[in-house]
This record gives sequence, structure tokens and C-alpha cells, in this order.
Amino acid sequence: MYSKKESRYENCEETARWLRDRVRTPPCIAIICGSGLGLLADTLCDPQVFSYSQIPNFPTSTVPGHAGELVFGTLQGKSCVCMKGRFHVYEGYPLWKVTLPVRVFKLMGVQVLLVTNAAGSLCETYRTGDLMIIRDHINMPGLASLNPLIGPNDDRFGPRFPSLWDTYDPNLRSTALEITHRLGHAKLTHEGVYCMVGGPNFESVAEAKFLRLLGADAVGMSTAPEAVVAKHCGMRVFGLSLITNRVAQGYEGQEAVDHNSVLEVSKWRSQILQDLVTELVATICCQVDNDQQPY
Ligand SMILES: O=P(O)(O)O[C@@H]1C[C@H](O)[C@@H](CO)O1
Ligand SMILES: Nc1nc2[nH]cnc2c(=O)[nH]1
Repeated sequence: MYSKKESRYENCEETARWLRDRVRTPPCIAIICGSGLGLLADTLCDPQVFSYSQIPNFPTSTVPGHAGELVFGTLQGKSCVCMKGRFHVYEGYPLWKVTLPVRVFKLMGVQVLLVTNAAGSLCETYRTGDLMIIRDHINMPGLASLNPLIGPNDDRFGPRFPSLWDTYDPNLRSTALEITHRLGHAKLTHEGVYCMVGGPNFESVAEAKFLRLLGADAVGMSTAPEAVVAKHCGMRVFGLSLITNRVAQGYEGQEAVDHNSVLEVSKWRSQILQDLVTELVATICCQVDNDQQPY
């Protein structure tokens, strides 16, 4: 099922080595930017930019709003790498490829993963433009055997049966909440459950009602596989959704969502999201490991 060529550990190692040979300072924090949220990467100091197409084994971005660039640099004095654009299952990539960057970052010494996404609200009290700090997730594809950890387990990354009960780091969540209060964004910030679906279609009304019944507060098409792989290899994870639309749970009185409107809301709110992530990065203690070798 998994050919030698696709052997995931060796792929990650090769990519990590290629990047390490080129970056000035290895990162200790990785940030994945969701749809339309890549502007954060432009705020890194002393940036080094790589197009995904030049990085060995990296997929390329095919979705508008995902520039397809890896940016290394410092934010608040912390050495970071920012993905300007992520990979989605609906683009046709296998999950090991969707999550390959996370393992590459791990091999480069990253200890903390900050993930952002655009998501639709299933919760009555969330409005368009609100933020949701991810407390937990429902990995719908994962429940149906589309999980990035399926296949032979490589113990060099993590255990065969990882626990996910504390995937989204409680300290990072509470710090982020404090920051939103300090920045005056308390009223538009929530903590909730993100549900990942495969996409690329947005939800039918019946699906939206079903996901709400399951306990989801917001729904999107990413993040859960990245969080699972990061937790598996021992990273601290923080997830943040920008609520770009409300998901219709009835057949009347609501406009259908489309990707352009998602991008418009992302553009409108990206500064708030950037401010929060930047302040959060300032609080994170992590050390650049200059001696980090691929394990
Ligand atoms: O990469 P994210 O999860 O932010 O992108 C969301 C989900 C779809 O890719 C797209 C729909 O507009 O936005
Ligand atoms: N599945 C899904 N993904 C989204 N990304 C942004 N909005 C939505 C939404 O309403 N549904």
C-alpha cells in the first residue's frame, strides 16, 4: 500500500534536510495560515521565502487565497516558519501529504504549532467575523478511516495509539483568551469545537443540522489532520478559526456561502487574527535547537 518512494519518514527527512541547509535560523514555532489569512507571514522579520514548488516533496497550493510559500523569519523575537497556504484533502492529496509539512517542521526542531482556518458557524451565538479558539475537534474523515496516522506507525514520530484528549494546549488557549480581552476583542471571541469535513462542497442543510447535533460549533475543511499529526509527534498545538459565514440550518432566509465571500471576510478580519497570533507568539517559551538532527 505504501511504496518505498512514498515512505513518509524518508520524505520528511529529505525535505527537512533541504530546508535546514538553507535557512538562517531553524524555527521553534510553526504557523499554518488558513484561507485568506497569509498576511501574517508578511510580518515576519528578516524573512526567507521558499515557493512550495521549489521544496523537495512539497505539494503545491491549488486554492485561491493560499499563496504556496513557506516563510522563515522572526516574530516577536521568536524563530518561526509560516505556511502561506495549506493542503486539503479535496485537492486530491493523500493525508500523509497534507500533513507532511508538520512532520518536516518537527524534524527541523519546531515545538509549537499554531493553526488557523476559515470556518462556518453552526452555533447560534457566533457571528460572521468572530474568532473561535479551538477547544477540541471532530475529525469526520478520521472517524471514517481517513486518518493521517493510518498505515504502518513510525515510532520515530510517535506512538501507535496516541491520546487526543488534550490536543489543543490548555495554557495556550487560556493565554489567547486573556490576550483577546486585553486587545478589546472579548465579545467576538469564543471557545468551541471545530468539525473537519472533507469538502469541497459546503454543507447541505441536513448535514449542518447533523454536525450541530454532534456538538460542533464551527465547520471547515482542514486543521484536524494537521493537529492530529502534530500531537502524535509531541508538539503543543493551538488552533484558531475565523468565522467567515454562518452555515444555513434552514431552507429560508439565508444566502448561500461561496469561497469569494470567505476570502472577503478573511481580508476584513485578518488584522485582528494577526494581532492575536503575534501577541500569543510573544508569550511562548521555546528554544531554537541548532543541533537538531532528524531522528
Ligand atoms: O484552509 P482553510 O481551512 O482555512 O480553508 C477553508 C476551507 C476551504 O478550503 C475554504 C472554503 O472557502 O476555506
Ligand atoms: N465546510 C465548510 N468549510 C468552510 N470554510 C469556510 N466556511 C466554511 C463552511 O461553511 N463550511
